[in-house]
Amino acid sequence: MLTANHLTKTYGKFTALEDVSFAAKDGEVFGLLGPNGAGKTTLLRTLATLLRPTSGTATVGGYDVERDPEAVRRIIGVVNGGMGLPPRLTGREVLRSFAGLYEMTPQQTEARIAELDQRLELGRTLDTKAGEYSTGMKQKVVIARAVIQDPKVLILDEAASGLDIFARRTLLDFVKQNRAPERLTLYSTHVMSEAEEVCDRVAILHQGRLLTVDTIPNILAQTGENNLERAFFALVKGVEQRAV
Ligand SMILES: Nc1ncnc2c1ncn2[C@@H]1O[C@H](COP(=O)(O)OP(=O)(O)OP(=O)(O)O)[C@@H](O)[C@H]1O
Repeated sequence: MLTANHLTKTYGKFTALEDVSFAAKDGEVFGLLGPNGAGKTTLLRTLATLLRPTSGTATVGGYDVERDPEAVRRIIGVVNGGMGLPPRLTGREVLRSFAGLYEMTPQQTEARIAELDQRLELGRTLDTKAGEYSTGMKQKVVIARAVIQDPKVLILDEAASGLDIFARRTLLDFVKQNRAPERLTLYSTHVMSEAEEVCDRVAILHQGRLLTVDTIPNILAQTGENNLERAFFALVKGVEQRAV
């Protein structure tokens, strides 16, 4: 379970998130959609304890992100654009060192690496140094690292960006297979087809405000459109026209 309660984040005079409230449930793949600059990254970084809200509160797995950030960090896995890998380490070494942080035994670690090798098709990335990775190889290891301890809450910020169609397919299949009653995935994207494929419910953010939170069929019914991209345009245009 994850909640945002009247979350607001300002950068100086600029309001990046304004009074955002929603709840995502265990078992869901919950999508966060919005155009560039909508506030998706700000929201996900706040939930991941990487940014402090200006006002409002948020909880992840029942823990308050400000009062109990360590507990939140123990149960989340995060993929966001700014994550680097140590160039001299191989994928396997990166995964082992992360598993160590979660106090996984060597046996648990090797079994999990073998499982992720299969599910994310890591292949030769495991024994190649990160400094020699292509974008896709890097992103796969970043994702594997985020899920090494099988986190209860997985936060993916534009995780498919930069991936070719093969790697993207692997990622989307992984997200779907990772769905389980005790796990929650937060999936931010601006690619509507990805959201249509993997998300149970989506929140649409625009200029820091939440326009709607619902299942995709309900959003289509609400807007009278037949695909999410058109529904998204209708919602965003509606707000922009009302603002004029
Ligand atoms: N550190 C910062 N200082 C000032 N403004 C910021 C800062 N970080 C983000 N912003 C602004 O806040 C707004 C929301 O940014 P954010 O990165 O959360 O959006 P986003 O929905 O993730 O967009 P994108 O899809 O382009 O990554 C943008 O207008 C951005 O310029």
